[in-house]
Amino acid sequence: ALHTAQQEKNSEDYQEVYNAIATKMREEKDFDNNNGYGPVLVRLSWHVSGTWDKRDNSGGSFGGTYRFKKEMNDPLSRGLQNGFKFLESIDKQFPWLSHGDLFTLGGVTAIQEMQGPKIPWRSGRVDEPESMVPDNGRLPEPHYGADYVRSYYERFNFTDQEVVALLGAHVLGKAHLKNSGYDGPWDDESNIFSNAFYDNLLKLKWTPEINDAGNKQYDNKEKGYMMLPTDYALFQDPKYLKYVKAYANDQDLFFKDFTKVYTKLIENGIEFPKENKPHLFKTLKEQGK
Ligand code: HEM
Ligand SMILES: CC(=O)Cn1cnc2ccccc21
Ligand SMILES: CC(=O)Cn1cnc2ccccc21
Repeated sequence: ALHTAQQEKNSEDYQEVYNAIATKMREEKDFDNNNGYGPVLVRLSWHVSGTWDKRDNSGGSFGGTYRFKKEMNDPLSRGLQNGFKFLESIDKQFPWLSHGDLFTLGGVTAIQEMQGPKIPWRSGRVDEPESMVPDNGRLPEPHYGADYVRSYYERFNFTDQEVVALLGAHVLGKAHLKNSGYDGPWDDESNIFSNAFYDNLLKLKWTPEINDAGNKQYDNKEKGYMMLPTDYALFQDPKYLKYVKAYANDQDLFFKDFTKVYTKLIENGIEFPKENKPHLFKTLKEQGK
């Protein structure tokens, strides 16, 4: 199915939505041990896009189908309901906004408000009916290594460099044992978007341990950080490791490359008419708020 974006509002209208999301993030910054809603909003924007299949252009962010229970209850998305509930009041305040635009704008706002790069965001996704909900099983599992990660992202035509840049988002938030069977003690820096994920991976000592759910994860005792097997794969695989080193040493390069691949991710499968220009949002701080 072809998905053509319908441009209907202008940038000021979307900046208003951005501000409502950003303000609510500030008001509810004590969520999840003071991590706030930023990390789970970013993860939600990735999960609604990660169902895309290039072979038949099914799934992806366009139809906003995460709002239906079959997709929302995907066992690999446990915990994201918190992000959905957070966005419900925004959905009511701006009924003209499609769910696909809401879920992706939530992630863009969160990245920018957590001091991340500016993400040029295009609007015009159109809600699709429940019959269009993709099957569960399209999201990645955390238990495996580099070969699994590489073959998983082949479905998006992402290169090794794009995969490493995208996974830098795991600088945000934490793993919660009851959600995923992995547990990552949070640190106070986990709601600031930076290249620290690569630094941690390269510079800290990682010890494989079996956690309380019986899963192997990599733990650092000194800082109390953790890495999933799929995170650690970026360190183990020499082709990935080259990009891990580049991003650990150059935050600007990371920001540039993350912006490109994250935009690709949330726009996969969508035709944007050339007059449908990206919106560039100001942070609350830049607006003096
Ligand atoms: C190999 C691919 C990936 C795997 C296997 C994976 C797996 C996971 C797992 C198991 C968690 C912990 C969930 C919980 O216990 O609450 C998590 C959290 C998270 N993921 Fe990923 N992920 C992947 C890629 C991505 C991508 C591409 C992004 C964004 C661009 C992303 C953003 C996040 C964020 C922000 C969190 C923290 C959420 C929170 O604090 O509630 N992940 N991921
Ligand atoms: C501090 C740190 O490395 C956090 N971290 C490392 N891997 C992660 C996967 C999901 C969420 C957070 C994650
Ligand atoms: C060819 C290429 O991917 C250019 N490039 C884009 N981002 C990069 C990060 C580390 C090393 C090379 C990088």
